Amino acid sequence: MAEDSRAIVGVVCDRQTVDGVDYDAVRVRYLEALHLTAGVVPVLIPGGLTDKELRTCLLAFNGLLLTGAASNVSPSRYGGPKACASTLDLDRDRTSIAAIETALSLGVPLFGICRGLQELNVALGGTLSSDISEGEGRGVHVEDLSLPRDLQYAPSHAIVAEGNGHIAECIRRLNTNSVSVNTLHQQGIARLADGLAVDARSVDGVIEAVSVKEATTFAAAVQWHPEWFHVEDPLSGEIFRAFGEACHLHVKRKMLQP
Ligand SMILES: N[C@@H](CCC(=O)NCCCC(=O)O)C(=O)O
Repeated sequence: MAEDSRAIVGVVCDRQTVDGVDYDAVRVRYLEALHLTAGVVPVLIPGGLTDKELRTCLLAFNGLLLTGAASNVSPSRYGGPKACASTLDLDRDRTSIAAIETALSLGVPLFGICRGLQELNVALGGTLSSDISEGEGRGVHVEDLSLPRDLQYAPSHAIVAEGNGHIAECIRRLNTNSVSVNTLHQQGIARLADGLAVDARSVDGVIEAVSVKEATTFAAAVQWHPEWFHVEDPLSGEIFRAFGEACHLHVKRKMLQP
């Protein structure tokens, strides 16, 4: 029987403590979007792995997903102001930054969502704003927690595609240059890393999507949450299918290697 050549995609976990017990966890919606729309097999990457062990994982995997999370990237990673420990997830930071560097060096497809976009920017030398609403003319980008979850993840502001990166291409495949996306973040890109190109901005100037300039495969991230309506929303489907195709191409390329 032919080996199942479906791509395996590693998903970096959040470290959470519930009733004094530590968990490594990922929201199911991210895993469903990978499995059902990208058509790949998601596996969880726990915290605490050494860089060498992460490399072993990424040599075996065909893609990397960096999910959103309520926690923030530690400002110590980019020279930002000291933050309250309760808002941080240092295990996640360490694993994500190392996994990003390794995936890019190995040419493993990479997709970041919300916190994942912020991690990608920091991993490549960029900085973050701790509260993007403080910027001149900036709108509100945090979710309304008083709303039901589906309404928190409903489209809420327009973004406009720019450049020729993976996400900009997905937007233009919808025969448009502008779409409405959801928004559930307080932080955002302050200084864009040199190795990143902007794929989309919100109308108030927030960088909403980026692509890695020198990447030879899908290596991109978005500030919004395409996983939530990955079935219903056309752009979400385009992005996850494009990521899945890149992961399956990676499988084929590895099969052809001597
Ligand atoms: N904490 C950062 C990133 C925000 C983010 O990833 N939100 C996702 C919330 C839902 C989830 O946990 O998946 C910021 O505030 O900018």
